[in-house]
Amino acid sequence: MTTTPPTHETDDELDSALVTARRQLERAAAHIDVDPGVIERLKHPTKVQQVSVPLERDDGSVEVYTGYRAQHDDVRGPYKGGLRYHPEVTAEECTGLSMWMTWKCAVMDLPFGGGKGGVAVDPKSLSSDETERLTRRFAEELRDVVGPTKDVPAPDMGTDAQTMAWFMDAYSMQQGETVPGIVTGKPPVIGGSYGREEAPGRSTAIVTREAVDYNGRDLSDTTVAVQGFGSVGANAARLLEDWGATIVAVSDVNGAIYDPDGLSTHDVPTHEEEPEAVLEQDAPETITNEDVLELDVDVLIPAAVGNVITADNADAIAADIVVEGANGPTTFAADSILAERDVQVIPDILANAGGVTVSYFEWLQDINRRQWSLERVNAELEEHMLEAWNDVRSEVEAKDLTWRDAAYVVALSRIAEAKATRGLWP
Ligand SMILES: NC(=O)C1=CN([C@@H]2O[C@H](COP(=O)(O)OP(=O)(O)OC[C@H]3O[C@@H](n4cnc5c(N)ncnc54)[C@H](OP(=O)(O)O)[C@@H]3O)[C@@H](O)[C@H]2O)C=CC1
Ligand SMILES: O=C(O)CCC(=O)C(=O)O
Repeated sequence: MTTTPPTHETDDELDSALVTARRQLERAAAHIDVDPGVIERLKHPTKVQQVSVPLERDDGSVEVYTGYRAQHDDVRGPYKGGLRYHPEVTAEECTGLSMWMTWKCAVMDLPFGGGKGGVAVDPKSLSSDETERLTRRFAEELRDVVGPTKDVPAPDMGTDAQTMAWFMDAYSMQQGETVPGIVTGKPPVIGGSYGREEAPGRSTAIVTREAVDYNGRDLSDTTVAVQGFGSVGANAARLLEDWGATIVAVSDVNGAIYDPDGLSTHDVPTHEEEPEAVLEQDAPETITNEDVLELDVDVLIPAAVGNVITADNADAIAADIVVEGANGPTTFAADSILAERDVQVIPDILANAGGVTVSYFEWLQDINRRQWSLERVNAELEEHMLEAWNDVRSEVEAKDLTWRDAAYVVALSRIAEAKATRGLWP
């Protein structure tokens, strides 16, 4: 049923997030009547800030790390997106990820644009004190580019609520007043939202449920494999298990545990509870991260790193539905192969958008000095996800598009209309 033009490039050298984001943009633009000048503009970020982040290690030695903040587009509102601590963070990666944030916020119809940043560091190599010093210094270096109505960071891979608390404290000290709205994903005790930590996993679970239902099936008859057992993967796996699905495999960086009869995912420690502990759990079998992707399951959820489904393994993906919990897990070439094979890929910009959606709720709570209950957050998230799902589904059905192209069409229409209305373009 999908009509994406086949493009069978190989992934010999995997594209960066930026190259993939630009190619996806060009492909989707062919399905919508948008000023080509707007598309050209959207291929480029507004600004990419690079900073040096010196850190005094616990042993007294000094290391200098490189940090970035990419700001892609803010026509619909302040730049919004996470901060990642990972050795492979680069300006180019942050820029691609910031483009995806622009589309993600627009698909969800949130009043935000797209940003993303991070530090090129292995967070597992730092003590908690070192991570705090690094974060405070990074916040200091970014002081001129971020702000509660300018650019609002949040957690991503390798960062968490505590990282956001340190960032908020450092920024507040610079400003001479407490500024909760400078970041989202903070602990609730300092203005964070209940449900934010779980939200990208919850939205991944919600769209999985909707995709299964769309295919005329029921979660109780559905097998699922999840790559990555962090904030996104663990919460998605646990919710889907609670809702009746059989989770046959979960993995961390070292590999996966597999039980064809279903795992008890609440008994497996998450990345936050105990990193690299998945393989230590009781299970009939352990398999590799590559094997997880090729398991014969109904739904595959890649929820760890980018570029894991490539031209090399796309033909071996046995799942009927791939739900992208991670950002950018499918290369451009693999996407075309999956589309030709009628594997439905529910894109990252819809699937994991619960994170930024609850960040928006948090931002509203901070501005209004209110705190919503967990029940309210989850109810509003469910409502927003269903609205976005239905908007995207309408484009899939009306134009016979893949789910990714349809999500781009929804996002681009809103962004282009905002640009035309504000008169910023041409
Ligand atoms: N956190 C958020 O709010 C959001 C995150 N995302 C995206 O979701 C993805 C995961 O983020 P998040 O859950 O926050 O990250 P976390 O740091 O919480 O967890 C990452 C998980 O992936 C595992 N992992 C790391 N590298 C690999 C690898 N090469 N192969 C397999 N597993 C690996 C880690 O294992 P180990 O425990 O062994 O280190 C860990 O279980 C990223 O793409 C991120 O951009 C998207 C939306 C929101
Ligand atoms: O909550 C946010 O602001 C952004 C989360 C994020 O970085 C993402 O969705 O990829």
